[in-house]
This record gives sequence, structure tokens and C-alpha cells, in this order.
Amino acid sequence: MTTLIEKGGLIVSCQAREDNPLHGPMFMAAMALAARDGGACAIRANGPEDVKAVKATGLPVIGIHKVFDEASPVYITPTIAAAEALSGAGADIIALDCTMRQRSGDPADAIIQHVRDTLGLEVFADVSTLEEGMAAASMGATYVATTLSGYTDASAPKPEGPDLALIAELSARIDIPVVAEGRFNTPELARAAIDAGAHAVVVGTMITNPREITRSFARRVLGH
Ligand SMILES: CC(=O)N[C@H](C=O)[C@@H](O)[C@H](O)[C@H](O)COP(=O)(O)O
Repeated sequence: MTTLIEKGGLIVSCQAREDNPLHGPMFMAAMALAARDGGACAIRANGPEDVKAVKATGLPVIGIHKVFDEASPVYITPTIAAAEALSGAGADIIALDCTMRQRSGDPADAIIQHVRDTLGLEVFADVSTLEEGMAAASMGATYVATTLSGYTDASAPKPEGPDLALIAELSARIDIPVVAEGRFNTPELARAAIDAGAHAVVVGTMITNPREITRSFARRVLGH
């Protein structure tokens, strides 16, 4: 099957929360253009405004829409309305939480079906376990990604490094592309993901979050 995300590719996640000095579509567009020029094959971005801005790269855009609700821990594109807003902004691929946690929005299978059949876009399923990945594949996701490993009770405690074991397990058990995402903080780890069977790898913090990169240097240099 031909997919928009190329095999062996590096996807760069360009996100900055409101409390980050780099928050805003202008900064995210510049970040995405820099990532493209450096060799990224696709961009992951949060919210319709940033999605629209990073379309300037001409690369496939994986859109997410983080919507927080006290009634549920699920915040990555939790509703059909959130997916529609991303589609309206030009997202080529829509990522959503496909964990088995309690939801206050729409069921994952309904969002997947809507994205594929009504919006005509690819679906990127963010999961935390093998079981969730297998379920997402059977619901019709185009890709399954390890994004939420370490961030759910089912996958706790969060390890220091990425979940290479989950990539290997998912790759052995499902026949849709498996994307590595979450804590791929060195080129060596990104390469290890591909060697473990990943179709592509997403890197966020270590490429696009200078505040976190500085903190990691400061911890080592200053010891705090
Ligand atoms: C758990 C969650 O909400 N992850 C988010 C999903 O979009 C982002 O905050 C991460 O930065 C992204 O997944 C890339 O991962 P890393 O920044 O570790 O390379």
C-alpha cells in the first residue's frame, strides 16, 4: 500500500505550548521550514492554525488537535469536530488518541471512520500498548504510532528512553506501517527504531524545543 509518509523517513514534530516563547504559527512555520531543509519527510503539528502555517513546507502534514477536558485523560484529537477542523486547515493525515482509556469525546472507531471515509484522509493512531495498536489497525488506521507509550496507566512507568520493544512487537503483529514516536532523543535511537521495524520515526523535543534542549544541557553543566 502506498502511504503519504515515506518508508525510512524522519518526521519532525513542531509544537510549542502557550507557555513556550516559541508558541504561535509564525514560529512553527519557520521551525517546519528548517526541518524540511534539514531532511524531514513530513511535519506533525498541533491545532488548525499551526497546521495551516506548516503547509508552507509542501510536505505531508500530520495534524493533531489537543483539546483538554477534565472528564477524560484523552486530549489528542478527541472528537470528530476536532478532526474536521484539522482537515479544514489542510492536514493530510490526522492523528488521534487510540488508547483504551475512558473518553469524553467521540469513540475512536467513529473518528477513524469519519477521517477515512468522509474526509478522505489518512489516520495516524497514537497508542501506548500492543493491544491498543492491534485494535487501531483493525479499526482501519493507516499507521500506528508508539506516541503514548509511557504516558498511560497501561504503559506506566515512563522509562527514560523510547519504547523500542513496542515497535518490534507491533511490527511483528500488524501489517500496517508502525511509526516510532516518543523520546527519540538521539540520531542513534531514531536509527534503532527503523532497525526494530519502524516505517518512519517522529522526533519532537530534541529538534524543535530549544527550551527543553537548553534544560538538558543546563542539568548536565550546572547539575540542576
Ligand atoms: C505524549 C504527548 O502528548 N506527545 C505529544 C504528541 O504530539 C508531543 O508533546 C510530543 O512532543 C511528540 O509526541 C514527540 O515526542 P518527543 O517530543 O518525545 O520527541
